[in-house]
Amino acid sequence: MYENNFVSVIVAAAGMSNRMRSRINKQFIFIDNKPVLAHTLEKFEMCKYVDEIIVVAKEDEIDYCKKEIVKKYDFKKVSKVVKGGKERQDSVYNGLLALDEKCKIVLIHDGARPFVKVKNIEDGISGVTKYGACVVGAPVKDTIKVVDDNNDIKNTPHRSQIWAAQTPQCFWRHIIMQAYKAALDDNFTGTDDSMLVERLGVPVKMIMGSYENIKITTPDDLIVAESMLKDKEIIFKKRNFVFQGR
Ligand SMILES: Nc1ccn([C@@H]2O[C@H](COP(=O)(O)OP(=O)(O)OP(=O)(O)O)[C@@H](O)[C@H]2O)c(=O)n1
Ligand SMILES: C[C@](O)(CO)[C@H](O)COP(=O)(O)O
Repeated sequence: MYENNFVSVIVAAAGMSNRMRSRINKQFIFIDNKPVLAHTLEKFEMCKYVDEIIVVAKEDEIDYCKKEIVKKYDFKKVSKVVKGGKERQDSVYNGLLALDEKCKIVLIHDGARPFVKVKNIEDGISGVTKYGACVVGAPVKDTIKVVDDNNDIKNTPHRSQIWAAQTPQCFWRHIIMQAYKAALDDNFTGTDDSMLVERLGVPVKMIMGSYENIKITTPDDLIVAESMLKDKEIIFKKRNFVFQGR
């Protein structure tokens, strides 16, 4: 099904990690004896439909990334490590400019989401062939409030219509290129890739991801991350839940 569609993945890892308040890039923090970014790349390396992975890193971390992540963990599908930009969107754009000429399908993923499952990646690729553009996400569990600048609640959207967008966000190459170029022309900055496509009026499908696919953002996420890696199998078995593996 995907054989004729060369699949490229852009992994954005060039952020400042401000909310993590750590001295090092959060993607280089070790969880369960491996850097976060290595956990992330491993999932894409494992997916047989992925042809190339482009890592976007801060300029002064490119060499570290190549040596301590790509070479050390022997990621064969990583074709390039390119430099990032000021905003996530600038970093992803640099990744888009570095795509292999054979690329047809583009998946964009946060380096800080190490718990993506191979199934989410496969569903994303399949989603592109069905819908043209899709985003992995999950229905929110909390009730969401829209507030104004004074924190006065303005409205409460119906929860059944609210999903949290995760990554990968997946597109035909020509669609995402057009969206990024239009955003650049219009000086528009979005908080995810899908927003850039949505504003062109192109339909984007939300597909079910997993509640485990968290973005490591603040220090408490590390506690969740560590425990998910270490204890999940034990916790699930103890309660007779089905453990589907990492
Ligand atoms: N200029 C940027 C900003 C973000 N990212 C990447 O985009 C992903 C999602 O961003 P976020 O979690 O917000 O990371 P940071 O921007 O590093 O976090 P913070 O806002 O706390 O500094 C991360 O994997 C991050 O490395 C990037 O490649 N280039
Ligand atoms: C792309 C993203 O991970 C989807 O949830 C998110 O929007 C990134 O936002 P951030 O501001 O860079 O954390």
